[in-house]
Amino acid sequence: MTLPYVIKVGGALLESTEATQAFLHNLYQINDIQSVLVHGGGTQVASLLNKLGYTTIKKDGLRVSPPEQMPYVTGMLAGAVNKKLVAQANSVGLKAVGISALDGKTIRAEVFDNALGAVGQPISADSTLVEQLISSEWLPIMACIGASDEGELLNINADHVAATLAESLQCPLLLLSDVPSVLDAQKQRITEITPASLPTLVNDKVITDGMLVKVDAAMATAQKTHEPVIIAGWRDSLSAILAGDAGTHVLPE
Ligand SMILES: Nc1ncnc2c1ncn2[C@@H]1O[C@H](COP(=O)(O)OP(=O)(O)O)[C@@H](O)[C@H]1O
Ligand SMILES: CC(=O)N[C@@H](CCC(=O)OP(=O)(O)O)C(=O)O
Repeated sequence: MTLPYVIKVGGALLESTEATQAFLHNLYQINDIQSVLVHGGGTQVASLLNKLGYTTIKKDGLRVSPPEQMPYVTGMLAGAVNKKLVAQANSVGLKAVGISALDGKTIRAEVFDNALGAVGQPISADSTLVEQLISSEWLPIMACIGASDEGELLNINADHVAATLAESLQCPLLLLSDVPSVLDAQKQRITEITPASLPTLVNDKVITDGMLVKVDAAMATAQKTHEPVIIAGWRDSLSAILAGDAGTHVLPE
């Protein structure tokens, strides 16, 4: 099997049917790479929780997830968002199968920090199910709902799921967001981040919130896979991103 790409898209993409359709069509056109699509849905979760009268907050980029909210979080991420993405992928000609991080025991997770409630932290990944789907020419589309060994549902940040899966597959990772790249203090594209350049960007608070979660996950994965991890925008074409003409490369050394 050729190495797949793990591609992660954030919830902001899924707010627009047209943008999602364009991205999936682009993925269909790049038919010389196999991929696993991991998705978030933070925007959609926040909107549902707000409608239900909950106040929802993020701490260091992670959503505080009281256990009583998990049926709604799970329903949105592994239900509505995942199935809509599978339906749209199928409609552009892809052959998609919707799964979650917990299916096939793909991601093993534990509670991240009791103060965050049912937020999960991946411990390890077993990519057997994903590899079987890919070798049968299915496109796995994975929601970021995991579970603890005790069977408690956990809300895992989708960047963490994608990173852990790429480490298990030892394959390239693309984290696609609503911004075109990691931006510097002047809002210009940073083309490369290295272990040497990262601490200043963090200490100077140039990289914050969800981007900090993403860059930290990218750096850890780059070091474990010995491959650059690409952080880019879903508005750019995948071929431009893969050619290095867009996005930020997070380098292991
Ligand atoms: N240096 C930075 N460059 C780009 N985006 C940044 C930076 N620092 C913080 N951000 C914020 O991080 C966001 C991307 O993270 P996040 O919202 O979690 O994305 P996603 O939902 O795609 O995972 C951007 O929309 C931006 O508001
Ligand atoms: C623990 C945690 O923060 N979970 C995320 C899961 C969804 C996600 O990661 O969505 P994006 O990729 O769209 O940001 C959340 O509830 O927002």
